[in-house]
Amino acid sequence: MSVTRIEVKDLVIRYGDTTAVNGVSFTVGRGEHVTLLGPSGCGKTTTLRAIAGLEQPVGGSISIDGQAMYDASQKRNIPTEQRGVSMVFQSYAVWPHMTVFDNVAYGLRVRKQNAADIKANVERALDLVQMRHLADRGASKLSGGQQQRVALARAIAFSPTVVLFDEPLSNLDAKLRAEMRVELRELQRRLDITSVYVTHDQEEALAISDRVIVMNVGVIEQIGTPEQIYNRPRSRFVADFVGSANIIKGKLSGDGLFATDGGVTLKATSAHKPHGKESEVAVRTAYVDLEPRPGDNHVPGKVRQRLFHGDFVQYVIDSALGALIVRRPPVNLLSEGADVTLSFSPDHCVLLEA
Ligand SMILES: Nc1ncnc2c1ncn2[C@@H]1O[C@H](COP(=O)(O)OP(=O)(O)OP(=O)(O)O)[C@@H](O)[C@H]1O
Repeated sequence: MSVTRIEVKDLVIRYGDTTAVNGVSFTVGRGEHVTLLGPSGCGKTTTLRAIAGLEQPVGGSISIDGQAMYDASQKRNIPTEQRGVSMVFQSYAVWPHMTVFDNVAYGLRVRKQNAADIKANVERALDLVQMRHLADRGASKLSGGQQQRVALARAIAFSPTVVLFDEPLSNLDAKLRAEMRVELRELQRRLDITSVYVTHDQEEALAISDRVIVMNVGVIEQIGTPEQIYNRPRSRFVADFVGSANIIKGKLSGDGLFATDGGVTLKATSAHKPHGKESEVAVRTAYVDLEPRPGDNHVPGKVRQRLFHGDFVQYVIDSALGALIVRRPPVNLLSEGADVTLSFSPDHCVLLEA
């Protein structure tokens, strides 16, 4: 287990009558990349800003490397500039009238580093984001992706222990976002930084994180690796918000057995210890086959609709489980009206917490 770098405990933040963050606790290990994921207004940005010291919580504590940065019980609140954290925002906030070099050097000059150190640190940071060849260019003459790289270089130039990212890719077009995700992931591996990243984009969260924290209305719904969150959603909220899933209603009818309202008994699994009140299972649209596989749950069905998306084909299948959405690779296309067998592993039929 890695050494804990950030520990957030029972954090509570209010704006007037609104409780934006309501008892949030998690840890981030040294060198780990954790993403706070959730819909607009769930409290993820507020949590991130509190780690940076930009929000004033009313309860709980935040520590970095074992040092209390905020502690409600001790009335302790260390100012942002003494926390060793750096932030990358959604709006790249590069200064257009300055060169790339000066943008990256800015924070180092504020920290009163000498000229030789500034030069070395700026060049190292620009090398990391592959922008050194553009050091003398005015920042206004850069593309969106390049500006975002400068913002990133600026954030890492003073070797912070923690980098906080607030939706840093959301102003980029879809293709560039996908490229920047790959770059960010690589950069995380190359640098010994710990990062906390905020996004409402579930694909992005899954792609770039060691662990994902799914938030909803000020509380944490689930913490896990991207695979755990995708394969074993605990709640309907997580199953719906991350990836795409069919939700099937019914009730537990025995150990690992789920009797659906449509009269089919399915073998199921769970991320939690079932307590008997579970009334829904989630089945990912990507995990359903349309021909029988040994050991699977099997239910006869008929293709109602086929939508060709290019990278995948989406079918709507009428069955005793209701109308199920199924996504298959775009080969061996089935016609509307075809008889099929819905087939999914008990491992991919996940009981949701009541
Ligand atoms: N400065 C503020 N004054 C009053 N209420 C605020 C303020 N900032 C945030 N809130 C409220 O706190 C809650 C959480 O906001 P927060 O910005 O943390 O959510 P978020 O999950 O990051 O959403 P988004 O993705 O839209 O930024 C919301 O209900 C929001 O309206």
